Amino acid sequence: MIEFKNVRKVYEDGTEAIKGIDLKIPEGKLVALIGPSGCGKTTTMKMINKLIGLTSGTITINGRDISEEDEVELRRSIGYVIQRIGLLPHMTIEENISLTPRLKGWKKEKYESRVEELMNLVGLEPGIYRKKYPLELSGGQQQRVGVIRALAAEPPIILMDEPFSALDPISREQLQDELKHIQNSIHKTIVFVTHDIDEALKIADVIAVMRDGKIEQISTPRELISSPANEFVRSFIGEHRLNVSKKEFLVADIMDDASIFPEFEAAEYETIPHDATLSEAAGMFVSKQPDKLVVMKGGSQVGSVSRSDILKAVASESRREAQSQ
Ligand SMILES: Nc1ncnc2c1ncn2[C@@H]1O[C@H](COP(=O)(O)OP(=O)(O)OP(=O)(O)O)[C@@H](O)[C@H]1O
Repeated sequence: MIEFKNVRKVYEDGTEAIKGIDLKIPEGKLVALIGPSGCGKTTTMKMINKLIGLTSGTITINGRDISEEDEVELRRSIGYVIQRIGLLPHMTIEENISLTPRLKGWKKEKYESRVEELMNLVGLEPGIYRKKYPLELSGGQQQRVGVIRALAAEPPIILMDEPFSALDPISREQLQDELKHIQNSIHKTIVFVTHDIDEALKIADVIAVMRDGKIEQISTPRELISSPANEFVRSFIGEHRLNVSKKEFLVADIMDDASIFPEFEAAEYETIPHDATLSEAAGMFVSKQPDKLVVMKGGSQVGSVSRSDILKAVASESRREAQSQ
């Protein structure tokens, strides 16, 4: 567990970037730090691996104060992925991925098999890509290498700073899915900075919403949607809604008269009973985590909708209900 206690950061020019935050990041969870530009997400994250020092307060990892840890050792024990991942251009993909394991003195056999395992995990065929150089890969492929490079030495903690934001929407969605898949199988503690509420809702176990150097709310995606702590959080979620009228229509359909074809009973689809209430529907989406819902009406498919869109539509429906009461 990573724990912040009353942490403040004042930069040398006097900017008070972090204004006394308390934050507990449980082991094995993916926690998203989200908020508008300049609210302090990156500063918060970089204090964990001491890329940025704190002005006051403490950060502990499993009870040990990081101020007493050696910086180099600390950074080797924490994976780090950034936007436009800094792969070393003169090293092959294999050399890039195995960098930290080699620095840690792993035997060749061990790191080679680790590289192969990780490349397979994100769909990069080792036989084709291991000897290539970063510039011979697409942006999405390079970012995959960045993610698995951070995983290579099996760090218990991984920090990710907007790792997918430079990618096209398709690669981005794929990598979000892959990260979720990886996280479901290896349960690392991941701190993920994003300003994209859709991304946070899709991948995070816990979301911390930040504003102006403070944390406004820490909760599960479901709680965030159903019980925003204040107007700021509510509008932050709301501002990022897409195409809500269509989704509201689809949700209304689900509540009204929806059935799912039996052949869609594969894991990625989920059925919602006709008589489910809005909050039950939201609960099912969060607990079962289907990637997609197929909405049926009168025996034909009227659409399909992603988990985060459903959650947002449910939230806006709940708000409308609350306003009309
Ligand atoms: N090296 C620095 N010196 C002075 N001020 C800084 C420095 N780095 C960041 N800041 C300021 O600290 C505040 C928080 O910055 P930070 O980069 O943590 O925000 P962020 O939420 O990650 O923003 P973004 O989403 O735009 O990346 C901002 O007001 C920023 O201008």
